[in-house]
This record gives sequence, C-alpha cells and structure tokens, in this order.
Amino acid sequence: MSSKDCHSNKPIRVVITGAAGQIAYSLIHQIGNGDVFGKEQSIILHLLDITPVMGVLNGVVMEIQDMSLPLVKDVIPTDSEEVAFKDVDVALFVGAMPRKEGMERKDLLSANVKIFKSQGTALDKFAKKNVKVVVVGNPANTNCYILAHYAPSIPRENFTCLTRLDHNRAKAQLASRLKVSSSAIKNVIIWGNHSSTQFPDVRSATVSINGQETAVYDAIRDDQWLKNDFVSTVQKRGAAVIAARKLSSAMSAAKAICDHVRDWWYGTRENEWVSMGIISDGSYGIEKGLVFSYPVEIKNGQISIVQDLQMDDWAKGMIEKTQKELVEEKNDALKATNSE
Ligand SMILES: NC(=O)C1=CN([C@@H]2O[C@H](COP(=O)(O)OP(=O)(O)OC[C@H]3O[C@@H](n4cnc5c(N)ncnc54)[C@H](O)[C@@H]3O)[C@@H](O)[C@H]2O)C=CC1
Ligand SMILES: O=C(O)CCC(=O)C(=O)O
Repeated sequence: MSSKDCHSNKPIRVVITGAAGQIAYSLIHQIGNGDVFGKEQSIILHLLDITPVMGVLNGVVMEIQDMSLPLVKDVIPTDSEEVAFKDVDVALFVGAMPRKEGMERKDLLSANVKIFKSQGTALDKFAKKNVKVVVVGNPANTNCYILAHYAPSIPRENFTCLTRLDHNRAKAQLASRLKVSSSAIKNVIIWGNHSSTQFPDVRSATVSINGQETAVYDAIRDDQWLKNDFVSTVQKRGAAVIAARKLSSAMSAAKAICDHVRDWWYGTRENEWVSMGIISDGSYGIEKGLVFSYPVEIKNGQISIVQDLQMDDWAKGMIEKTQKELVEEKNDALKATNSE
C-alpha cells in the first residue's frame, strides 16, 4: 500500500488473531476508535480465534457493535485462517498460548511455533502482498521468524515483532527515577530478544529537563543502577506482572501494539527512534535473517535501523548474549516445525 492509499478513507482490513483473548479485549477498542490509523480511516476488523472459543468471540463482536464506533465498517469473526487473512492490509498476530508463573517465554516454543507455521502459510496465500505484520504472541521474535519463513512471497521488511512494551517500560523506569514525565525521555533502545536476555540500552537516551536536553547517563549519574537494577527490572517486568496478576500483561501490551503500529503508519518523530523487532540485515554484526530488536526510524512506511551507534565491551557482551539465545530459539523452532 502506498502512503497515499494508507491515508485514504477506503476501509483497510485489519486482522487480529487471538481475538477472544485478553490483549485483544483492550486492543480492539483503540483500533476501532481511530487511535492507531487516525480518525478518518475506516476499518474492517477480521477477528481470528480457535473453534472452542467462538462463543466468547461472538460476545466480543456484540460489544464492538454496542460501542457504536463510526470507523468500524464491518466485523468478521472466524476460526478460518483463509477468511481471517483474506486481503488484509495489517495483521496483528496476538493469538498464542501465554506463559504461566515460573516459565520462560521460550518454554512456549513447541506449542506456538506450530501456530505460526500454519498461519504463515495462510498469510502467504491470502493476504495482500504489502501486508504489515506485527507478531506479539510469545516467543515473539522466533514466532515472527517462523511466520516469515512460511510466507516467502511477502517482503521481509513487512515482518516485525513487538518489543515496544519493553521500550515503554524502560522509558517509564527512567522517568520515575528522574521524576519527569516519560515523554521527556527519548531514544532508549531495546536490543535483541523479547525475553530476559534483552538489552535495554540507555547510552544514547536523553532527558529533557526544563527545556534542556541532557544525556540520561549524566542526569542519573549511577552507572551501577543503570547496568544492574534498571536492566533487570526491564528484562523481568513481564514475569513481575504475571506474579502479581496471575495473568500476563494485557493493557500495557495493547497500548504498546498501538504505539508500534501508529509509528509504522505515520512515521517516527524527527530525531527520535523506537525499538522494533525486525528481520536483521546484518547490522551491528547480528546474524542476517534473525528477528532482532533494533533502534529504528520510520519514514513513509519504510523502517530503517539507526546506524553507527558506539558500543563498549559491556554493551557488545549484552548484545552477544541475546543474539545467542535467538540463534538457539531459531534452531529449536526450525527443528520443531520440520519434525511435524
Ligand atoms: N511481545 C509482547 O510484548 C507481549 C506478548 N504477549 C503474548 O501475547 C500472547 C497473547 O496474550 P493474551 O491475549 O494475554 O493471551 P490469552 O490467552 O488471553 O489470549 C490468547 C488467545 O489466542 C487464542 N489462540 C490460541 N491459539 C490460536 C490460534 N491457533 N489461532 C488464533 N487464536 C489462537 C486463544 O484461544 C486465546 O483467545 C501470549 O503469547 C503472550 O505471551 C503478551 C504481552 C506482551
Ligand atoms: O511475559 C510473558 O510471557 C507474557 C507477557 C509479556 O511478554 C510481557 O509482559 O512482556
């Protein structure tokens, strides 16, 4: 879709998988309300879930009707991948099994990878070739890798996975420490996997205090905190929410999906970057083809990796660790899909 088409009022088709689940329950309203694609853009919602929860999904559809959202022109609830992916412009892959307390996200690999093999094959067959894809279901990077692998006719740059929740968490931790609004913090980076090996990096981050832009490192002046507590709080935030709620993050995940897609649709702000899992082109020495979270800028729908950021040995070590985990996950996932 050209950026002109993007902003026309012809309805766009947006599929949400896992539409009867808890993230979708927060997400659907924001999309239908125009918070992502704008207040002029009408939408046809395709809602995919599995057969046993079609009753629940019908309840969600009733609630969508009851919200009386002018931008929502039609709602298509389904358990068929063909119906779900037919001619879609944007595909939000939320549906997957979530982890429980005590599990790592990669423990979900064997169950969830099968879903992404099947849905990748269907996406390839039925979606528009310029469909914009966001994978949320965990393990998000590796599920995205498998989805792209089984959808070879869709351009590689159209596949992304969600690390914006981690990015938002990092901003919020820094804002709280500095007692500023999170909108004052710019250019944090999440490198790598949406897992406890991710590297939340603040070496390029700035904070605006009384109109003055300062490096976050200089404003905080606590190398120990930035390298230890801050990093581990962001890495383990998903698990902390599960321990408290006995359910995984949903409201904050839905908000992060909206941030991710809105920035892809409209572009990032001048001199400001965000974190996205994308298919690596080899930048920063990362294995080509891995789905890796990078700092990116977006213009006219094109995502580009922010280049030439300096790394010290500690940062290189952090990036190496998360890359290693992603290579292992990728190999395990390929084995699991090939052995079916
Ligand atoms: N990348 C990220 O930052 C985040 C990822 N997540 C992940 O998002 C996923 C969804 O989370 P929740 O909505 O809380 O889970 P949930 O369990 O409430 O909902 C998941 C939905 O997916 C459906 N589903 C299962 N298999 C499916 C299939 N083959 N096709 C279509 N739908 C299918 C289920 O029936 C259920 O309705 C989980 O994997 C979770 O770990 C959650 C938060 C943040
Ligand atoms: O942590 C999980 O496994 C589920 C939710 C999630 O990915 C997160 O909150 O970051």
